[in-house]
Amino acid sequence: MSESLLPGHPHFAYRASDLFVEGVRVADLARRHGTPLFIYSKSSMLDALAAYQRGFAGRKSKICYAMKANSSLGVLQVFAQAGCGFDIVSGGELERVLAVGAQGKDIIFSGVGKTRAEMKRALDVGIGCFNVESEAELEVLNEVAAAAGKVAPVSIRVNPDVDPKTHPYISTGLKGNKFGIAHERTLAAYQRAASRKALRVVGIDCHIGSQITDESPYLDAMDRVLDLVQSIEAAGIPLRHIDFGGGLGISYDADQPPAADALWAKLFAKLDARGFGDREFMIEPGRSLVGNAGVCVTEVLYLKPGEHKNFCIVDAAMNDLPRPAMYQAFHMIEPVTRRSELATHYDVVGPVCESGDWIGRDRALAVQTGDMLAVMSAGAYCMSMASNYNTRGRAAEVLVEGEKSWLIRERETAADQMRAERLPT
Ligand SMILES: Cc1ncc(COP(=O)(O)O)c(C=O)c1O
Ligand SMILES: N[C@@H](CCCC[NH3+])C(=O)O
Repeated sequence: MSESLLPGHPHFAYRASDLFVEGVRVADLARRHGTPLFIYSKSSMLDALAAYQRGFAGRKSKICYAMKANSSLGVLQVFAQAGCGFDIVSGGELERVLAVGAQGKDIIFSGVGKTRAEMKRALDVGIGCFNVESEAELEVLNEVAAAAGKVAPVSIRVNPDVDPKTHPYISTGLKGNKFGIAHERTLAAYQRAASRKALRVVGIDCHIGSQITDESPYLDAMDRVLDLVQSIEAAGIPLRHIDFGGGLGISYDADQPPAADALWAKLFAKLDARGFGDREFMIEPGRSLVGNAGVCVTEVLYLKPGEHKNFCIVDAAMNDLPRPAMYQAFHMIEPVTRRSELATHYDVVGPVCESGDWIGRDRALAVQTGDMLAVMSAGAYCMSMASNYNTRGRAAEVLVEGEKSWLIRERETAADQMRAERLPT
């Protein structure tokens, strides 16, 4: 049977006119589980992880999956079983990752607003490192750890003030962003941390943004971080690891993320040249591990021709796929079963009562009511950002490997949504 691959989406291919994920026909899964339905390829996730592991071969390194990209338990289990660490940003994420068997020591805790309760729980499970984002947080962490009779392992997240050249909402390493401690204040913050009895400095951390498709911001950030490593160590504070964050982009359309192997080689050359090649190199990738491993399958409910535009109204919406509404993001939209008729241009929109509820604009599609469409690159920042707006239930999720598939999340019902609510009496 003829097979045509979808560029940038390993393990997704058309066999004749049908879209397959690994060895499974997408239409069969959608019929069995209903739509909207997220489908993930396990092999695609493991391949993406293997690409990082290859790039780091022979180095002391640790890959901590940034689970905010997709925190579904079935996805977390894939990375836990593959030996990954995890980057978390909330107590909720901590509980999820513990639920799939991750060890505290393999978890790093990022985020600008950790609460005392979150810090205490993280200390109780023996967290690997707190990535601290302000001087005030250092003091609170010191108090919480002292009160618990523990010593908190810390890195300070540095804001290197480099422009990652991505969407402003997902840029994090510029002076005007809320993240990290300013480059100029970092040494003083390390001296403060080193002087606190209940803190133990273990590393340095930096994350400049997400969906980065240019290598130069990474190279600039590394220079700035290594300048700091030098001055911190010269002040008598040794650093065991250098955490370089995540952010590597994926191909949504014509985006060309940097060739990862070449990028790592350049970054490692900088580490070696400055004499820091023996430090553990840590990263926190999210999107690049799961983004192109997932699709969201949606059914065409109505075709609505118009004077100015034609609308293709589907059963997925901005509550399932928030990226177009939030960042004007582009996702490819492909038919689950190809038709031979001529295509018409449509705006693909959902049922939510907002004009911002669109999934794709001006797309050429040969579709009829009842057809199914696959919204591509939906593995990252879709399900994890899904909401119940318009009292829509979260979609179901399926994980596929080879010929096998597992329902990893049931479709959420209205009863599920109302469970935590109470009527005043
Ligand atoms: C601290 C931190 N680490 C890692 C990530 C993961 O980024 P990405 O999914 O772009 O790899 C993010 C998100 O931008 C983040 O804020
Ligand atoms: N939610 C963003 C990425 C945020 C990265 C987290 N700091 C997106 O969908 O592109």
